[in-house]
Amino acid sequence: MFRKRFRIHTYGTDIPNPFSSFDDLESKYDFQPYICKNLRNSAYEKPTPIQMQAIPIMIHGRDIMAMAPTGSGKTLAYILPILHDLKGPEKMGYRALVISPTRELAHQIYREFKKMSVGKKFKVCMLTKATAATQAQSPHLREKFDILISTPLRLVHAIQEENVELKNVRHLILDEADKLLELGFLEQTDEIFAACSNTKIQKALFSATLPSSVESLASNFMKDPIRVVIGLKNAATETIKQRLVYVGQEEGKLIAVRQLIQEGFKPPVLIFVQSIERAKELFHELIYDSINVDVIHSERTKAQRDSIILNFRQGKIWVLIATELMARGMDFKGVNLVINYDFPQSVQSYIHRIGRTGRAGRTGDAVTYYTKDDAPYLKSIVNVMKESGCEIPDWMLQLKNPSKESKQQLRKKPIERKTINTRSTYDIKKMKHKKYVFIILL
Ligand SMILES: Nc1ncnc2c1ncn2[C@@H]1O[C@H](COP(=O)(O)OP(=O)(O)OP(=O)(O)O)[C@@H](O)[C@H]1O
Repeated sequence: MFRKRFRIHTYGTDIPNPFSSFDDLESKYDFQPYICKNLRNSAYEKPTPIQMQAIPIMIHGRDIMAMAPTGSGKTLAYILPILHDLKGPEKMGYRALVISPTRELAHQIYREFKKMSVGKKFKVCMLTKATAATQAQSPHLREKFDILISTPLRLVHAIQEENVELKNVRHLILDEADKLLELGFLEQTDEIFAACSNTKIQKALFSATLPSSVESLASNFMKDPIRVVIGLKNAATETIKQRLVYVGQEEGKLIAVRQLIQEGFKPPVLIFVQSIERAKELFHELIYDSINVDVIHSERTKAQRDSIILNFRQGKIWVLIATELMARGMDFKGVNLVINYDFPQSVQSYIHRIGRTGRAGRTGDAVTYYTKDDAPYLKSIVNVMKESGCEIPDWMLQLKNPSKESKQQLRKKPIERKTINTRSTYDIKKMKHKKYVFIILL
C-alpha cells in the first residue's frame, strides 16, 4: 500500500521495505547524528520516493538499478547510504566510487558529498588533471582518501598510469548509468569495473532513463539486483508543462525565440541545440538582443565553463545556450523554461533536457521547436507527453511512430540544418569591407 501511494515499483527478491521519514534513519537504521543534522540543515523535510526505497536497499548491501524522474533526489539516494556504511575516514584508500558522464555533474556530486559529510572528516576527491598529478607525485596521499568522483576517461587514464588504487572500493555508483553504458563510454566503464577488484563490491545504477537494452546489459555484471522504478518507466517529470511548436523552416526558430523574449520571459532559460557549431551561431545572434546570454559547450575552457555555471546559478546569465553537455544531471534549481531549439535526437535526450526545469517538485515549462524535417520523429515525443498527462491534439496522437531503424539513425547522426544566421550575406560583406578599410586606415 505504501509503495502504491508513492508509485514505487520494485522487481527482484527479498526487497527491503521502504522508509517514510528521515527520523527513521536515526531510529531504525542507526544513522550517525551528523548525517541527520546535515539533512535538517539542508531543509529536506521528507524523503522523496526514490530515497524511501533505494536507501534501505543500499543499506542491505544489495545491487540496485534505480530509475526515477529527473530532479527527484537520486543523488542523495546513494550519498546517504554510502556515508552511513563508510562510518568515518579510515585512511585505507578509496572505498566508494561515483562515475558521472560529465565533469560538471561530477563537480555537483562532489559538492553534495561535501555538504552531507560536514562534521566527519571524510576525504572526498574529485579526480581532475591536478588531483591526479598530486596523487601521482605522492602515492602515500592516495591512502588518505575515502570517496572518489570522476568522469570515465579521467579515471581510466589514472588507472593506466597507476595513479589510483581501486581494490578497496565497495560502493560503485554509475550516475546517469544508461549514458555510461552507451557505446563510446562502455569500454571505459568496463575498464573501471575491472580495476574495482573487491569481490564484495556493491554496484548501483541510477538514471531517469534506463532502456530495457541497458537493463539486460547491466544484469550481466550485477549480482541479484533489485530494480526500482518510480512512476512510469522512461517518463518525463509531471510538473513540467510541455509544448511542441511548429516553426516551418529553420529560420522560424529564431523568430520564435525572439518573439518569446519580446513578449517578456522569466529567466533563467536554457536553450538546447544539437552541436557546438550551432551553439556558437545562436550565441552570435542573441548577443545583440539586449539579454544576458552566454553559451556553454566542450570547446570552452574549463575555467570558462565553471564561471558560466556559477553565473547561471547566481542569475547573472539569463539565457544559457547549451549542447548535450548540460542535458544530464545538472541541478539548476530555478530554471523556468527549457527550449529545445533543435529537436532532440532521442527520447532519452528529450527527457533529460527538459528535466533541467521542474526539479524537486517545482513547476517548469518546456518548448520544443520542430520543422518539416523533424516531423517524422514527432510521435516519439508526443508519446512521452501523453504519458506525462499533457493535453495533446488528436492529429498528433494519430501520427505514426518512427521505425526502430530511423530512430537509431537519428541517434547516430543529427539532422543537417541550415546555419543560424539572420544577417544577410550583403550585410556580412559590408562589415568585412568596413573592417579592411579600418585596418588600412590604422
Ligand atoms: N528529500 C528531499 N527534499 C527536497 N529536496 C530534495 C530532497 N532530496 C534532494 N532534493 C533536491 O532536489 C534537487 C534534485 O536532486 P538531484 O539532482 O539529486 O536529482 P536527480 O534525481 O539526480 O535528477 P537528474 O535525473 O536530473 O540527475 C536538488 O536540488 C536536491 O537538493
